[in-house]
Amino acid sequence: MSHLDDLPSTPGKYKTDKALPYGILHHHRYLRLSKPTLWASLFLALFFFYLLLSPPLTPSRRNLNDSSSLSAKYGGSNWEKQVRKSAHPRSRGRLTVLDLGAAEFVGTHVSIAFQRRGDGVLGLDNFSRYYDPKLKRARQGLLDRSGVFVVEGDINDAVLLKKLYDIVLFRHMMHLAAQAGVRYAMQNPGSYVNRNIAGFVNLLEVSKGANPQPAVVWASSSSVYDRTDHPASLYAATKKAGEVIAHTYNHIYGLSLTGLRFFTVYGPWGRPDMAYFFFTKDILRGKTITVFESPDKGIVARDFTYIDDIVKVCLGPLDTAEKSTGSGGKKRGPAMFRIYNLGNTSPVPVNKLVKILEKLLKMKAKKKVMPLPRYGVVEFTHANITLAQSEIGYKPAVDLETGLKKFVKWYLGFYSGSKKKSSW
Ligand SMILES: O=C(O)[C@H]1O[C@H](OP(=O)(O)OP(=O)(O)OC[C@H]2O[C@@H](n3ccc(=O)[nH]c3=O)[C@H](O)[C@@H]2O)[C@H](O)[C@@H](O)[C@H]1O
Repeated sequence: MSHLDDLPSTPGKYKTDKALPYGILHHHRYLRLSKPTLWASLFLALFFFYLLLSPPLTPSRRNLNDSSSLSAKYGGSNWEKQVRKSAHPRSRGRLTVLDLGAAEFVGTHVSIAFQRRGDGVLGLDNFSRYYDPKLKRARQGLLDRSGVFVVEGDINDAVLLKKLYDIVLFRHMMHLAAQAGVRYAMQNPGSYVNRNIAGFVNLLEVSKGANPQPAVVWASSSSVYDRTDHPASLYAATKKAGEVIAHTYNHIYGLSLTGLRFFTVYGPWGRPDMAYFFFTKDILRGKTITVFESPDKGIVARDFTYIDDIVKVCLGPLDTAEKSTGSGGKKRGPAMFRIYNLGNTSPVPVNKLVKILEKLLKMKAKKKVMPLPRYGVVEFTHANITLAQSEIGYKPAVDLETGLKKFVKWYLGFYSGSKKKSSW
């Protein structure tokens, strides 16, 4: 499909040289046949040379104020129709939500939950290759069957985001399109800066300029919790930066913003880069898993939070979000700014996680115990959810064993190629 902006804005218009002073024309008349042709040829040669050498234009080169028209995978009247249809609420008073990162783990669950209660939801995802894209495509299939259309695009693509706002007046944006994972930040730090900082600023810029401005809810992380000025990993640092940047957009432009600090969210359709997921895979294959322990041989534990508890609470922040107060980039009054911790409030040692998996899989894990690596893994997480309980009615209800049981059931069905219908 071709990009909608590919057409020149005013085809056929050109400037004449009538306005040039006579002296200049006269002085250069004799050059018309030689020098201009020479310069034009030289310019063209340089231009083609530049095209040959320059890397292909990727969405990340199209952020912030870049409004150049470039080819992309979106556009056309059929595409616009799909965008409108997906974003259209099914009943009066329902929301119109743009869900960024819709083919991601939390994004898929949340999009379907919004869609089921009648909200209009349009997804956007760049289908990055951070982990097996087949899983993301399978999630896209689920979304498709639920009536949620996913636009293939990147949060750094300001042209695309503006185009979407032109087509639909989104009142709400759910941003779950971050670069996740604590370990991968050591291998590809640029990806964290590109998505969690540049991409976030890009979508805030577009949102601030929209009229009306949407209320934005975005995923922060437990990694920011408690260690605000001393993040333990680059991932945590970019998430912390996100919270600080969000505050400035709230303060300067009146954007209504709500940050959700997720605590190690797990469940069916989860992320293969997370320990519960690849432990399951490795135990089943008889491969050794590495279990971390703290330097003083103390326990390493996580406040593992089941996806259904997160999905329920993700609806609340959008329902309770006050409108942004600005429009077209101008603030008209103070706007809402909130940050919530969303954990299960009962940390479980990683050793216990392994024991539960062994029981559910009916297989003994081959374990290697290693000291915590120095790339920024913290020993313990435990959420204080008082604010989320009182303001958005957060009530986590699923314990780790119950949640893992559902995950393992899904995992076995999904990877054995079972035709059995999932619980959706
Ligand atoms: O709450 C968050 O904000 C983050 O949660 C998640 O990070 P973590 O809590 O670190 O989860 P995860 O990697 O599954 O490790 C779980 C446990 O297994 C231990 N662990 C891990 C790997 C290993 O090989 N061995 C091991 O013992 C490890 O020490 C840890 O104790 C998300 O990945 C992250 O994107 C972000 O969303």
